[in-house]
Order: sequence, then structure tokens, then C-alpha cells
Amino acid sequence: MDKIKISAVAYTNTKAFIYGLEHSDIINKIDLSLDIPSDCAAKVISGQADIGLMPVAAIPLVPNANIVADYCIGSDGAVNSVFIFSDVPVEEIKTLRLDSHSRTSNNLAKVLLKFYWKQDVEFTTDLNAKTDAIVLIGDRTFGKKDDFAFAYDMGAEWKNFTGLPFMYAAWVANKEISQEFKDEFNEALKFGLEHRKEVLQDLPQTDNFDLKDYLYHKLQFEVTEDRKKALNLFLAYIQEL
Ligand SMILES: C=C(O[C@@H]1C=C(C(=O)O)C=C[C@H]1O)C(=O)O
Repeated sequence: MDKIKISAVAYTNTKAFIYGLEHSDIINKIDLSLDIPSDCAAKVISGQADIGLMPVAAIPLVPNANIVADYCIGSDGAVNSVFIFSDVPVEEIKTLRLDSHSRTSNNLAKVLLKFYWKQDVEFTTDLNAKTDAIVLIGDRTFGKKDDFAFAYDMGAEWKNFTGLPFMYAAWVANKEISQEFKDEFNEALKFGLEHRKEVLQDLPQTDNFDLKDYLYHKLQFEVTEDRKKALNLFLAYIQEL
């Protein structure tokens, strides 16, 4: 049988999932690559990967997209790794640089600015552009909150806006996956989440960042009904941008 090609996010938020996959027999049935989120999306869209832990904002671009696991990268309120960092308060943001690693959070910033804060903002991806604010996600945000005059946690702001939790990335396939594989995959992911203590022990400490709080509390990994509702609402807002 051909191995199932899987692309997962190479950030700390995915370490428990990777631990679970690597400590289960399923590791012999998959080809696992670790990528930045935007590359994960590109691989699932192009068919280079069969399944990806993919930024949810890119789901509409995936042919035959289907969510194949009961677990995701989510939060209920603040997530502590998805930010708009700004020199000015949000009412004064006129220009914002997006994060080339991101698909979901770039769109989340656009949705929040337009529909929640009702700001008219110019967006750029030019790394040399001097902007009022930037989107930054993942490990590169750890401990950086105090380096900026304003730090808006987009998980918290989405909850203020909608009252809902959020789903940043989901395990999405571009083809039919057997129930047998899905069951085994879910078991492996669950095993990883149950072994966060071991995962934590292997992670390097980061200044000004509470890794334990991040892995156990800020990140929430279940695909719940409310998180699916949030996903549909988010995708509908993206259509209106
Ligand atoms: C919580 C996070 O969720 C993520 C954010 C993503 C995005 O903005 O496209 C994609 C995958 C996840 O890694 C994070 O990266 O900090």
C-alpha cells in the first residue's frame, strides 16, 4: 500500500500531535513532512500531500476537502501565538503587513479589522514596508508581546466579536480516506495529547512565555460543534472581504 502523504505544521502547537504519530504504528503507514502553514496549504491544494494540518482559511481552495480527524489547532479566547502587533491603537491602524507563513490569521486580521473594528486598512506582504501594524503567528511570537505598544490576541478578539471559540488549522484531506485509517489517526493524535508532559519536557524554555499554559490551556485541540460553527462563520466572512 502506498504511504499516505501528510504535511503538518512545524510549530510548537503541533508537537503533541507529532509525538502521537511518531509513537504509534501509523508512523509506518505515512510520509510525514513538517512545513510552515502556508506550505501545508499549498501541498494539500496541489495534491503533493493527501492530508495536511492545514490553515482553515485555505479549505475552500482544496478539491474534495474533508476534515478527517476529531482534533485541530484551536482556542477558546486568547491563544497567545496569533497576534496583531501594533505601534498604534487599533482605531488608528491604517497599514498592516501580513505574515507570509499564515493563511488563517491573515484572513482573521482582515475579518476583524473590517467587520469588528470597522477599520479601513491597507494590507501588504512587502517585508521592507514600514507599516503601523503586523500580523505574526506561531513560535516567532513567543515572548514578543512586550516589544510592541499594542498586542491584539486574535483568538481573544474573535471571541469578543462572535462569542465563539476558533479553529486555526484542521486535518484536511483532498481525497476519500478510509474509516480504518481515520480511526487509527485519531488514536495517535489522542495519544500525543495525553502525553503533553513528555512533549513539554523536550521543548526548549522560552523567555517570557509559559509553554505549559500554552500547551494545556491556551491551545484547544477538539473539533467541537461550536468550533465548526466558528469555522463556517469565518469562511462566510472571508467571502465578504
Ligand atoms: C495558533 C496558531 O495556529 C496556526 C495558524 C495558522 C495560520 O494563521 O494560517 C495556521 C496553522 C496554525 O499553526 C499559530 O500558528 O500560532
